[in-house]
Amino acid sequence: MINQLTSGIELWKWRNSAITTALGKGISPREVDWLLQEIARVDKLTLRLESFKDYQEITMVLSLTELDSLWQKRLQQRVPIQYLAGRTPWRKFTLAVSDAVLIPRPETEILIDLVMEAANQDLQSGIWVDLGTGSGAIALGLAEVLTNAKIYAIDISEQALAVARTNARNLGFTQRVEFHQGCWWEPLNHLQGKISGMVSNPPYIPSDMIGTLEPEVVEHEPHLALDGGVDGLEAIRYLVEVSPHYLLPGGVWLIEMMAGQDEAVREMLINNGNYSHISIHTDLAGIKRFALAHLSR
Ligand SMILES: C[S@@+](CC[C@H](N)C(=O)[O-])C[C@H]1O[C@@H](n2cnc3c(N)ncnc32)[C@H](O)[C@@H]1O
Repeated sequence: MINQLTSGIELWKWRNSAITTALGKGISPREVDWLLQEIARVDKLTLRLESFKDYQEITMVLSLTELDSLWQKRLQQRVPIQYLAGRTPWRKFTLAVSDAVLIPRPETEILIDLVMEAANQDLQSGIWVDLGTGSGAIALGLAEVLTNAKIYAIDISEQALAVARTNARNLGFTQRVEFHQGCWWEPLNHLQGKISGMVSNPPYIPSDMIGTLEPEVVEHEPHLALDGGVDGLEAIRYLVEVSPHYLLPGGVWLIEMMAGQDEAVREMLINNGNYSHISIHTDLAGIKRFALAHLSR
């Protein structure tokens, strides 16, 4: 990485002008500081105190011109800031991301806490599965909290798996997390009846709704990660139907879903007849976003 020098006053001027343009485009001005921290490696305190304004020289990993051209991409092409930085914070991790993967969202972190509440000691040390792993966030989150578990992470996208494998390597989880390319449960045919828990954040947005999402999502995030078919429930329906073949009796079935899907998902789980202890959980905003069940014993 080549260090670039800029003067404090130049950077201060750039930051002020970037904040003004952000506000004009309805983008949070906090993104400017995030970019400066993540890409230009200017530390938080220096930014907060604006003390950098008086510095003769500031060392950055990018020149001011390069920084500005990234910012223009954010403004003009609405590229999400996490793709520009090539990484995002998620739980305790910094995860690499590219436009081959969905940017892992803060609410998805709740899945890991729900696993810890739902799984007893025996289940916690068994085999766990993250179906539709994307960046690997859930699989790596599981590996972090389930210290004796073996984790299988599946995605249909080979490009997404390349990002997930990089994250597993960077975080030191390659021994316990195995990645496989394929359609949902398919690569795990040999593990039928042996799985302690399945966690998934599947695509759940109805196809018709995708065009209405903000440009950052619709123009930059992979549609494979978003499109849940006509009613948004295609993948979830499959996961309800097929998972009983794979889970151990008492095994955990846990998914993230879209606001408003909770009743349909609860009904699917009840009608299937193989699940018990069905519960719906909310995100930090109080919206019903997670469905949890156990395979009946
Ligand atoms: C909503 S994203 C979730 C990514 C990641 N788990 C997260 O929470 O940030 C859904 C993921 O499912 C994957 N996917 C879509 N269809 C699939 C299929 N038939 N089999 C396996 N994975 C699939 C997509 O490639 C995408 O990575």
